[in-house]
Amino acid sequence: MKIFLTGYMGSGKSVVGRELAKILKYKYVDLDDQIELMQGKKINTIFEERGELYFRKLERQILEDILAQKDKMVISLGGGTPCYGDNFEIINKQENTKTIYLSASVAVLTERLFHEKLQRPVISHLETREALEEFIRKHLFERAFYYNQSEIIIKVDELRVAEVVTKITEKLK
Ligand SMILES: Nc1ncnc2c1ncn2[C@@H]1O[C@H](COP(=O)(O)OP(=O)(O)O)[C@@H](O)[C@H]1O
Ligand SMILES: O=C(O)C1=C[C@@H](OP(=O)(O)O)[C@@H](O)[C@H](O)C1
Ligand SMILES: [Mg+2]
Repeated sequence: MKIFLTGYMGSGKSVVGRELAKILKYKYVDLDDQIELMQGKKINTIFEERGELYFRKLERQILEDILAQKDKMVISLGGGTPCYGDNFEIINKQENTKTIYLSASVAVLTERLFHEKLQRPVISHLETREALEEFIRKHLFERAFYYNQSEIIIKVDELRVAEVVTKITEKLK
């Protein structure tokens, strides 16, 4: 089985994915890490040098590579992955996949991302907490349409990472 984690930046896809893979003894892939590895460059640098569209093409390529593999895997997608082109459709078309939306509130996302926005080119220009919150509110509203197409939805605001992992393993039974 391939388990795909979806959700907005800061929802915990990367940290939860890594722990979930350990517990399930599945291979772990973070789509952003794969892109950085393949390009030998940070996501920030790719955005700066080549722009977002180029990044989205790389993201799509890596997604296709992952889908072609046979291993049992946990895959942490990027926050934008399910929202571009037919990325979500090609995931859902494959047999034996599960999509899981880590759903976090605007307040929680703002709090987490304010300290980590410099690693994320989509939000790094937003200087104040208020500007970041306003951006997330609108952006999440647009993107939630895609995230909500995931088969399992976990509300993560009140949960620690280990608790999110436990919830997922329970829902997978
Ligand atoms: N359930 C949680 N409780 C507390 N902090 C969390 C939780 N999930 C993620 N975080 C923290 O939020 C930040 C973003 O997590 P990350 O896994 O990088 O998110 P994503 O990959 O979805 O952008 C990290 O600092 C991470 O440690
Ligand atoms: O939401 C987005 O458009 C993005 C999310 C990032 O991943 P995380 O969701 O893991 O932060 C990364 O793919 C890139 O910076 C773009
Ligand atoms: Mg991530």
